[in-house]
Amino acid sequence: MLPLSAAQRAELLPTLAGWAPCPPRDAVRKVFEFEDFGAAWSFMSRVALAAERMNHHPEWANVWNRVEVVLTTHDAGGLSMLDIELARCIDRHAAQAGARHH
Ligand SMILES: C[C@H](O)[C@H](O)[C@H]1CNC2=NC(N)=NC(=O)C2=N1
Repeated sequence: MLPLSAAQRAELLPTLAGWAPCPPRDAVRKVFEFEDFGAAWSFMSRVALAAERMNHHPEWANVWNRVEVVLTTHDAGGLSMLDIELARCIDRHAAQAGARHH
């Protein structure tokens, strides 16, 4: 998997609402808040299945109703197209689960 080019970054990163750079890593980060732990865990279960199908996995942490997600591609040494696709997929699941983001 190739890292994103400068042109791809300029075009694609601004389309990912709420996803912020995560220096010093070449990664993006977003924090989601749900109604309660059950809603957060349900979201994580759905994203886990999608991530497995993509063979591309989030780095994430859960505390009660809060899920912090970091996306990067180890194989590429930074952001790749897979991170863009996974971020879009995560945003769809978060919207369905009624998440708010920070
Ligand atoms: C061996 C395995 O296919 C690879 O390690 C895959 C799995 N999931 C992955 N997920 C992420 N986020 N980055 C990777 O580089 C990656 N690589």
